Amino acid sequence: MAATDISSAPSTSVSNPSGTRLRLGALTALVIGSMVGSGVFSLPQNMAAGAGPLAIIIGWGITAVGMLALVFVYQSLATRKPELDAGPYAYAKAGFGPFVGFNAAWGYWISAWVGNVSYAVIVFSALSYFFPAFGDGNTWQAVLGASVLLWVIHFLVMAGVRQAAIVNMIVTIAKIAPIVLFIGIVVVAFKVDVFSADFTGLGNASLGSIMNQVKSTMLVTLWVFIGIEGASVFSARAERRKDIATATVLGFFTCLALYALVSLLSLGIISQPELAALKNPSMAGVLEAVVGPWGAILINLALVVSVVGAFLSWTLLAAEVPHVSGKDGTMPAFFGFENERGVPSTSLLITNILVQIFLIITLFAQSTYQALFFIASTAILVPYIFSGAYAAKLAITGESYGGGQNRAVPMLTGLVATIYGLWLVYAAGLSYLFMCAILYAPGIIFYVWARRENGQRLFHPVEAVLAIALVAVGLYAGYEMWTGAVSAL
Ligand SMILES: NC(=[NH2+])NCCC[C@H](N)C(=O)O
Repeated sequence: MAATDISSAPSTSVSNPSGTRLRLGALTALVIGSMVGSGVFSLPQNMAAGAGPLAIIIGWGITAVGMLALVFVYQSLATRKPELDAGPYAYAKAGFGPFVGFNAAWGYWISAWVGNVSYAVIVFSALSYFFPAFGDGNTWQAVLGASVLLWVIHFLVMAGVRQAAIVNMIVTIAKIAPIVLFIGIVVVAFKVDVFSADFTGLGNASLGSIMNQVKSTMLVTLWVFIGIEGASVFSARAERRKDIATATVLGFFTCLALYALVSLLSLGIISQPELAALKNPSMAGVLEAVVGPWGAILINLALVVSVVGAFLSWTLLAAEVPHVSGKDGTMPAFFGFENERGVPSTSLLITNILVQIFLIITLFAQSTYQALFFIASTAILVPYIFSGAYAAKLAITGESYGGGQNRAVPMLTGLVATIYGLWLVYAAGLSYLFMCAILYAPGIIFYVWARRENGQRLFHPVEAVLAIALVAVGLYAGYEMWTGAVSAL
């Protein structure tokens, strides 16, 4: 189980003591629960910040195609290469060699822990509704509170706490019910004239072309689906194995519907420029505009429950990535250490120290929740792109395919997922790519460390070129950020 945990979304760590096998409905709930964390609660503002209704619709369309392709990639890889159960990075490694594999693991890890920093920030931004001193989650009071939350979670995990299935179920209901209620209320209050006042967004010159507007939504829509890559791990708990594929697709479309409705219906309550100025979690402000303060209270509380649950799950997962890859030689062996309780304590400690450092940077840089999750979304593209490319490669070469087996569909989904990932690299924009280069480049030290430990050749020629390029871009990016020419925080 440990090895499979890595590819998993949060709820993998859910224990299932009764051992009962899950049916389609429960599996779908697990899939949804593993995706929904903080993202949905800020969708109204995050999507409207740079786009009008038309571009938002197009944005969800592109995401639907790209993410669904990725879902199929992971499903096909899980059946084609069941032995590669360590998740996204294992596919990247099998397909494109150890250096790319390492970077996929490193990037998945960065995404996981930077995402946790954003979680800490948004929890306190929500709590500021009750205690204004927390501001946007980046005041000193908020960072202090976030640090306490971080280390409480740390010690819970050290004590061997896992999310119990029952707790997970309650958290899932507590976060989904308010979202459904939100949609129900906002549908009724929806005003077509508000929604269609500036349908193309072209009336607001600051938004730019439709293309620009669509690009601005891409990291937001990616963020809310992160976690879906882990769904295949739930197969161990399925009553019928084939249910898991159905549950993943059902969970995907349910989330897509919830997300698209939350972002689009909000535009029929509050106009785009006003939505763009709303405080996050912005679902709170939208509901408050319709029903008054209890709406904001409900959403802010739902966010806290949802994100604290996701924070715990993603802490387990973030520690699991270097732990598993430390054990299989992808990362230095010390990451693989486990204490007597079987907790990957070294990996957990390093991960949370990094979260703590970033929280302090957040305070000084006045970083926003959005800047942080943009970094987390950008960082995950490396494992996603190479998983897609690996699935395409298998289908093209025919490796692991029997004679009469259909290769066209997996080839297509692999390619679509890869292209979606590359498009996102483009859409992410320079500042987030630079930030990622700064976070990826130091990984090379740990790669070399691990290779030495195992007496393996450091770089093949192509890998050496990649490594040099990464260091060069990292240094240049560091310089640009230092001088303040570019800023991502
Ligand atoms: N801590 C993380 N890295 N979380 C990633 C998952 C994000 C999740 N889809 C959300 O909306 O919250």
